[in-house]
Amino acid sequence: MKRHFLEEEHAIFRSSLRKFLEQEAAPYFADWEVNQQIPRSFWKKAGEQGYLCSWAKEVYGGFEADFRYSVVLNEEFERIGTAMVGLGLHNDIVMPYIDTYGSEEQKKRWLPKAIQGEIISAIAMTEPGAGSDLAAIQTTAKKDGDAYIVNGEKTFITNGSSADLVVVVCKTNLHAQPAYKGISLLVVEANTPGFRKGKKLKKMGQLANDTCELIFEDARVPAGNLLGEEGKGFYYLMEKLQQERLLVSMQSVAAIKEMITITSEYVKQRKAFGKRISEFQHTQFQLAELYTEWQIGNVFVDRLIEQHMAGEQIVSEVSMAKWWTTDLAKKVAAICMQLHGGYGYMEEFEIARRYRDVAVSSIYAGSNEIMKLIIAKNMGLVDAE
Ligand SMILES: Cc1cc2nc3c(=O)[nH]c(=O)nc-3n(C[C@H](O)[C@H](O)[C@H](O)COP(=O)(O)OP(=O)(O)OC[C@H]3O[C@@H](n4cnc5c(N)ncnc54)[C@H](O)[C@@H]3O)c2cc1C
Repeated sequence: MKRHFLEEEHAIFRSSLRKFLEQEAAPYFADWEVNQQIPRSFWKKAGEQGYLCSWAKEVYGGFEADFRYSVVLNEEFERIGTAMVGLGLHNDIVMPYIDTYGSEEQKKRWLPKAIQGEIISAIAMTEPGAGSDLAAIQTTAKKDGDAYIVNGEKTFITNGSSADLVVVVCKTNLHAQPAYKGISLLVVEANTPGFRKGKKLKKMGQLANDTCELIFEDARVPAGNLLGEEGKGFYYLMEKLQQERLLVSMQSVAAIKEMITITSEYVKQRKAFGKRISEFQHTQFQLAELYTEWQIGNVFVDRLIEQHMAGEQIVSEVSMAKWWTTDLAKKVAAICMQLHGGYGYMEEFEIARRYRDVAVSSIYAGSNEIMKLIIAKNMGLVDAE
């Protein structure tokens, strides 16, 4: 089905990006999984080619590329592997906070380096004791002269060990009622005294995506690193989560397509009982059903991309897309693995990695249960607190 919102220029961009990723990412991906990290040299190459924060204004070194370029970038990263989500997070989740809420001085300081791949960024919301319930975070930032003194611990932070810059969600007012009104966003740089990174966490999937704990012990962060206004952090997060959840939906749709493609190729080659696996009607019906569901998801997400680009508030709709596409990705992974038989369980076959990688998509970026709560709230089913 033709995707009408994408134009010739985006197709040209996709083809050169795909070539770049086939040369610079695909051959090294297995090593990155072993090292649990995408090397900085790759980030720099991506930066040189204009694949980092390409939406940024020219004055900072960007191309002022529209959101459709981000769509292409995230789909092509996903084609290589879900573990490349860290690049999408840097491009379309973390640095947009700096761009939207940062002062001119902050933008000049961080955006050019983020575009060149010299700065890798992360966002730290989750804590050992608070994930879904963001307002319950315990990390504090107390004003002390020209600095904030930050104390607390964050966990599961994507790009955590690579990060040079972390947007940290913290409480600047412990007495605020309701609690979320005391939340602020502080940019903490890697060399800040009192800030250290924990070991890379051992995950079941997305192995090349580096994930770690961050520890703040009387970390002294210059007051000038506050993003926007004190106490507005929760509102900023709510504004930006629409794009984050849309990205995860796009990534899931792209992963589903990949899994159907590799499985279709496999079943056409593998034989049992003197027939190709693809000749069994059961196989045909299963893949036909999944292909139909992929197309339904694709059309819905494309529609949301257009609405998002038009600046519409589609919080409920992106929540629907996020839970539905990530659940679908998990179902597709399970069926596609089954169609591979025992080989599907072997690491040499891509479906094994995809199966492990998509599992977390229903948990991060707001769990699917939280997505359904948002939808139910907007349907008027939940009493206002
Ligand atoms: C690989 C990976 C990468 C991540 N990257 C980042 C990152 O870069 N930055 C960051 O800040 N965080 C990151 N996270 C954290 C992620 O966003 C959280 O894990 C997620 O928000 C869920 O929080 P939790 O793990 O504390 O689960 P909990 O909040 O403890 O939830 C446990 C279960 O209870 C359910 N639940 C909770 N509340 C409700 C409710 N009200 N109604 C019904 N069910 C409910 C949840 O849906 C879930 O099923 C990452 C996580 C992973 C695994």
